[in-house]
Amino acid sequence: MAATFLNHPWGLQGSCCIPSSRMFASSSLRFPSSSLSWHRHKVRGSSSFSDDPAAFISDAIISSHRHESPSESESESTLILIRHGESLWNEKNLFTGCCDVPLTRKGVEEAIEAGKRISYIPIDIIFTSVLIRAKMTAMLSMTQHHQKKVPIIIHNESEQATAWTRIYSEKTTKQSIPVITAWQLNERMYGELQGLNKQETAERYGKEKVHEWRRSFDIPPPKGESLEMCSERAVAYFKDFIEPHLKSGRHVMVAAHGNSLRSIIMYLEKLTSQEVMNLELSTGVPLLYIYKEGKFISRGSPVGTTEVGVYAYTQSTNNNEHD
Ligand SMILES: O=C(O)[C@@H](CO)OP(=O)(O)O
Repeated sequence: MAATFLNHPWGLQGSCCIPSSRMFASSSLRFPSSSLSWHRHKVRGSSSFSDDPAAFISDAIISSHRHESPSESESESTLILIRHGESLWNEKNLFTGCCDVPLTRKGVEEAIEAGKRISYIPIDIIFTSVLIRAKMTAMLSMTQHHQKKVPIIIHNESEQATAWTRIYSEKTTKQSIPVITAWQLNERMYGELQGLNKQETAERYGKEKVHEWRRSFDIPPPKGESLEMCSERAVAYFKDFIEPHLKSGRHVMVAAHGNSLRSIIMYLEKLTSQEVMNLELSTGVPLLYIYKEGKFISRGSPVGTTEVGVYAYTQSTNNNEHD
């Protein structure tokens, strides 16, 4: 499907093709049984559109899809959430928060393994935090994707950035997936705990107090963000700039952090502040949701391409096979 990007921040020339959401958005999403199988992931629960890059992309993509987007009632779309792979401070057991540290070799391997597990799940647009561990995880995972498209980080933080990152090839653009970075998806800011060792901090302040700072909903660490405060930015961003893509049948991946994703999953699965205390996300494990008629259906974590297994599908009124 040809689509024209109006004022696209890449400065796209001519038209650009984006997989029509119709390719997957029948009344059921089916994946080849050889491509993945599922186990229920043990964790049950797990701004204005004018100047935000995501909105800019949303405007451009939505306007290009408008004439083909299935009606909301028909479209289903996939949402993949993935916490970054192990970071160097995870390995040292340090509170990280908004400090910008890279992945370990194990974290790189986790990201690549995650990519194998989601390789057959459609992805039209990717969102990450601005922190390198999330961006690395997104980019590394996409090296394994069967679409073989190139994820390209959008730079329109200034007019010069937009101009200097312009793509002048329609063919190249067809083979790319926009990656939007947003500080709102950053890890919760851990305040005066950032850089401290978690074990030493627990010995100094007591296990209960540290567990409260780490996992409660509304108790912030010293001069840091509570999960509630983190949620006020992360969930607001999700609703304003990510959900519109899902509503229009586009398939989204979000690569972010343990706590910013806990706050988003709390919203998706309507968890209580008590339930979210028990929500833990492993590094580099992708979680899949199906978005249909404004609802999110948790599909657990795709196990990967090595095992045959049941299809991942929602109730279907027709039996179209999708390859
Ligand atoms: O240190 C952090 O930023 C987070 C995630 O690694 O730690 P915790 O899981 O303790 O919230």
